[in-house]
Amino acid sequence: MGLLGDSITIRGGKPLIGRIELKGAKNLVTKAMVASLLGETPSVLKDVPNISDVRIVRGLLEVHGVNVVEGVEEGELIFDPSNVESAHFADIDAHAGSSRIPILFCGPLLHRLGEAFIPDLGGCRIGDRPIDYHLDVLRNFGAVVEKLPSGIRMSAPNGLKGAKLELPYPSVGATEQVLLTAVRAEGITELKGAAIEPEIMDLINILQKMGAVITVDTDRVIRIEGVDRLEGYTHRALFDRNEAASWAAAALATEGDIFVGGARQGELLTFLNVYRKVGGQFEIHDDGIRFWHPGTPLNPVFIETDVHPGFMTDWQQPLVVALTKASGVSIVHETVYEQRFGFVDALVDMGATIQVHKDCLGGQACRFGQRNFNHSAVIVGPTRLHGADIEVPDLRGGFSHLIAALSAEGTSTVSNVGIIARGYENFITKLRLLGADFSTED
Ligand SMILES: CC(=O)N[C@H]1[C@@H](OP(=O)(O)OP(=O)(O)OC[C@H]2O[C@@H](n3ccc(=O)[nH]c3=O)[C@H](O)[C@@H]2O)O[C@H](CO)[C@@H](O)[C@@H]1O
Ligand SMILES: C=C(OP(=O)(O)O)C(=O)O
Repeated sequence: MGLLGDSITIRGGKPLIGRIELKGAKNLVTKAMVASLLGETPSVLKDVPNISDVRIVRGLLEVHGVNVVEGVEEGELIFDPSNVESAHFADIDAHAGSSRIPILFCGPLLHRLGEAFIPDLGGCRIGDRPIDYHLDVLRNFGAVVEKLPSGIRMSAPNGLKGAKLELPYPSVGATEQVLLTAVRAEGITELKGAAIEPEIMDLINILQKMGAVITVDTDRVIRIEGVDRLEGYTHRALFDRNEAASWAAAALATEGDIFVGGARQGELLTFLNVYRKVGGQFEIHDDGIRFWHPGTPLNPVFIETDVHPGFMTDWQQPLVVALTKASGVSIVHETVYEQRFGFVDALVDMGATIQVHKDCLGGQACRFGQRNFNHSAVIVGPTRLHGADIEVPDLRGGFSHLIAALSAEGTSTVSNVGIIARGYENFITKLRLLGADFSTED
């Protein structure tokens, strides 16, 4: 994608048909980049997507003295951390921008430099998104945490030591924080209540390649034996299953047929079950998955988002657009983030019938029940969406706005689309490849 104006005008009603290719997962690649800070020798990461979160993390690594260059293969980056010590700044003037990843620099920087400064975090505004688990585990490893108006300063005057830890909720980021810190901490760390998302397993693969000793038990317990030295790694990143699910939802919503190159069944098992229940068709191939609309009415479903192996929260927003076209009442109970239904206002403006509720509808009571958060949605279909002027609120909500506009009758202007580039590589080019009818500002 070239320099993109911030809005796109879409003439909807045309099915998306064709083939697109995935690269590595945003939610793995950015963490793998941070892991390169732990190695004594350079690391090579393949299938890195050209998304803005990657550019932000690359910038932060460079500020810390990591030399980052492109490799021979498209999407290959090489990270040389040998100058991190000499580039050491007490306070860096860096920005997290739209990314949440800087919080994961703590462990590696504390090991290398004995101190770290973390700027204020970005990321999607889909709830409060506190970092209390991160700070608690770091304190347990022996870090001293000082909160400043511009960010967080940390030091480890006595080094970092392995700890017995338990997360109150299987947080992805906090689990990664533990992994990236424990691998070089002195002694053994035991983490109970860990998240086990495929992107975390791939980060563990990378750390093992670097020389770490990590055991994953079946009951969300991860044990890490700290080692004195880690080497660089060479790794091809796990494909982006969230992008795959988004294009699958786009195929349903636009009555299209999309082959998602690089998608794999194993990491999408739960998504594929729901896709099938909605009536979506799919075919697993060695090099990807084909997703298409059945040509007959779609079925309503009940979905409860959850940590892995449950239905991933990042899949919910694009799929809701397809559910506006299903015949009957669908319910989505969002149990991971308390405020992830802001995007439905635009769909309602476009003619969808969606109500959001504070109650835990349909399933188990979750952490957000009785707490005044609109975290359950009731979608009544089928509805025909019509074009409107809408504004992207966040990454996945933004993608869902795009596919709502693509599936609607008439013309829509979708503004603030720059946010979508945080996690979808070349989405403008991909839309063109799939035959979408649109024009951009530039
Ligand atoms: C860059 C990245 O990988 N982002 C993903 C990651 O986000 P991220 O790692 O930020 O999400 P978490 O799994 O940490 O958050 C899950 C829940 O735990 C809460 N929590 C988390 C940390 C903390 O210190 N305190 C706390 O209360 C959060 O507010 C949220 O309600 O996992 C999410 C859940 O699969 C995905 O939606 C995001 O796409
Ligand atoms: C919530 C998401 O990302 P982040 O944690 O980077 O905001 C997402 O990828 O949908």
